[in-house]
Amino acid sequence: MSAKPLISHAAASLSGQVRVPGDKSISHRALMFGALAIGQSSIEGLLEGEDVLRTAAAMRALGAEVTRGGDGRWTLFGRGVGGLAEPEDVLDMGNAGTGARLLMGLVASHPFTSVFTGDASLRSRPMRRVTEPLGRMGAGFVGRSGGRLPLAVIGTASPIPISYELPMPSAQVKSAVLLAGLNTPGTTTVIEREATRDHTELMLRGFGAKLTVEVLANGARAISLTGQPELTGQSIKVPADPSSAAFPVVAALLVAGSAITVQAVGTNPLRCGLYQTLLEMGADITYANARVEGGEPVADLLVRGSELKGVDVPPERAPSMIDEYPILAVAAAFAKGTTRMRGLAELRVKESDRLAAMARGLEAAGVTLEVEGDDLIVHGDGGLPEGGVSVPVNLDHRIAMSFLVMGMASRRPVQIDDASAIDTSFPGFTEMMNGLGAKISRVAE
Ligand SMILES: O=C(O)C1=C[C@@H](OP(=O)(O)O)[C@@H](O)[C@H](O)C1
Ligand SMILES: C=C(OP(=O)(O)O)C(=O)O
Repeated sequence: MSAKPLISHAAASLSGQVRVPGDKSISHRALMFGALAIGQSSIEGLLEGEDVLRTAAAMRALGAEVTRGGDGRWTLFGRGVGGLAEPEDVLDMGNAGTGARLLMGLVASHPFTSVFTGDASLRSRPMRRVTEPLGRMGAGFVGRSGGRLPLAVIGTASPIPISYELPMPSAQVKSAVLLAGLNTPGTTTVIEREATRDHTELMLRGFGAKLTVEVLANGARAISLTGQPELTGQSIKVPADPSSAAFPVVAALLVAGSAITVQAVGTNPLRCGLYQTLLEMGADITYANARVEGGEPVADLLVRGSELKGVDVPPERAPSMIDEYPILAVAAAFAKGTTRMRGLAELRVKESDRLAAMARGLEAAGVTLEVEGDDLIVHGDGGLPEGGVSVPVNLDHRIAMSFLVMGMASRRPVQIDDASAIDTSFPGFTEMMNGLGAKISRVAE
């Protein structure tokens, strides 16, 4: 596939109403749980991005019936817990860490072998964080050095329930262990010191699993799942993704005179760290029509151009905004004063090393910053950054979108070398942003 360079010029102001695509985390899980349930599940508002489409294809390869109706509604007929079938071919998860890690958990407690691969980005990401606990449950793994993909999962016929304390705050690792626990007799427990997104817990309960959450004396959460439940097909409505909404929201804050509405954004508190931080920076964001849609809290966000000030973002907030640091770093470059983003080690093992990518790109665009260990410290003077750079994206959708947003308000345009990764999480991003008044266009190669 040939690269798709894009350039983003300064916009006059942004206005209008948009609804960003469905939540990626919830979409992956809806497909996986629908494939395990007895009977029919239907999903409205599924994110039809590359990452999620790979999960849909994998669930088909594992024997579930997965179809998309003409109205955009997806229907599944599941196989029952423990009923997945050995896939005939390699499962290619593309760019998706969530798809790969959760599915490795799911198949680990099935008595067959499956092989996972992905694109160059996914093949470089660490998988030992899931193979280690899944190995304790009885599964075997044959992978490349460092436990990287391509990797074969040798599922076990007699899985062992474990109690596992997460060594890092990761909803993917938590979910991989719980999903392996689904087809494991007895109780599987995951202990997390810092709360991470809880979509697995909420949705598994919705499908009928018995799952309890206990807060321990030290404040950690122990999540216990009773194995081999009967899951029943559900109707799921996927809220708009707060991680995708972050891009139009920050764009509107940075482009003076903007006023936009982003509709039905998921407001799960474990996903809201960016919005809390932006409010602390002085952002003009109003939550309107707060309501519950399909079991998830949502609200319409009314956003106006704002003068931002630098803030200190504490490390314990990281799990609730882990995917939003790239766009927050852009906002920090326009703020007056210093923004300290602390405790970002996990940013280094995403689709790319996002800490390094942001530091390099912002510095090249004339922003003053420091990286101290795993902290990113951005010094803004309240003026507009210079811009005028071309940034390598390295298959990372959030780096691509963050720098296009930067170009909307910088003195000189900002270019990215390849926009194709954006489709993994936010198909239609460029068209939606241009509909609001952005000026993003193709660059002749
Ligand atoms: O569970 C999930 O859906 C996700 C968890 C996070 O990853 P980690 O678990 O690695 O923090 C996040 O970065 C990813 O985009 C989605
Ligand atoms: C880290 C991300 O996704 P994943 O781990 O699923 O590739 C992301 O979407 O920013």
